[in-house]
Amino acid sequence: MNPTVSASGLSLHYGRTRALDEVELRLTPGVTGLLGPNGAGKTTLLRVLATAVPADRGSFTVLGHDPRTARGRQEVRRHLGYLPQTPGFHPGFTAFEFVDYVAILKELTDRRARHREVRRVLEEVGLGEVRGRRIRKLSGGMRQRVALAAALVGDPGFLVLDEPTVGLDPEQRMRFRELIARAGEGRTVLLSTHQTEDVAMLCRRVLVMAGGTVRFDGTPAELTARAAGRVWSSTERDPGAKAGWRTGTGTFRNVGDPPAGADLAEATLEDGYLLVLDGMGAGVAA
Ligand SMILES: Nc1ncnc2c1ncn2[C@@H]1O[C@H](COP(=O)(O)OP(=O)(O)OP(=O)(O)O)[C@@H](O)[C@H]1O
Repeated sequence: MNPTVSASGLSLHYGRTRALDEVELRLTPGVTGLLGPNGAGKTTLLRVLATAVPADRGSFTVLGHDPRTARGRQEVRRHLGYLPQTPGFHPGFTAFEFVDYVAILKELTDRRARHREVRRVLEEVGLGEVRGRRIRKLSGGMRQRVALAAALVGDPGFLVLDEPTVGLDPEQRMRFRELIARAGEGRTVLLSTHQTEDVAMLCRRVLVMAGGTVRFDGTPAELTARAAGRVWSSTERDPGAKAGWRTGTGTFRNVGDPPAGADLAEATLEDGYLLVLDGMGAGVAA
């Protein structure tokens, strides 16, 4: 299958900080999760792919379009939906007005067709009933769905979502996950998140970034498998563990190289993630 997004040698510096360092990437339809510690370069990568900031070096294409020319950039933007980390709402706008405004920016010029499209995406995210309500009167979960509707307007082939579930309560997060899963049917979605459950529940594929590069690229099951046989329970904190924490039941859960006879526990995706980070010398929080 031809990748929707293909990137090679993407690098970006902020002064002396190497935010992106020779990133190689192929993205195909479905939801790909992007995990990584604070400062790993996730937002920078998303901003580059969304053409919000140009890379210093390297190149990428979206559906065959190269954003290094003005024409190519315009084509990439036509096929792109972007939900940034802090969506810039005008709180006085209604949900409809905001999404309509984004649709105008996306060059949907025919007013009737555009309004039909705005109603469609607002229905899709479950906000059809409140489309006339001002954004400042909406809950955090609803606002985030307005931002998703704006990203979906025009039915883009590539959707970039930067930590969309942050700050949502568990019910809203679950609802948002369902929307992302639906958005990923037949469409390429890149989802940056700190929630390993988002990845375990939603993603066909997962990338782990640290220090500006991609350190792991595989399925969620493969990331979990990294921790198989490397998680154990103990009654005291195990000083030999790479990470360990007291669980709700009072026992300790340890990740690393278990001692002989350890009481092994089932690995999760989060354990695999911690071990990938540790393997590159980043250390993991204990
Ligand atoms: N506008 C900027 N000016 C200077 N440095 C920046 C800028 N944006 C990001 N950086 C730096 O680039 C590096 C990568 O940051 P980035 O925001 O991409 O990481 P992240 O993985 O998205 O982190 P988080 O999970 O905290 O959002 C960090 O060292 C950060 O401090």
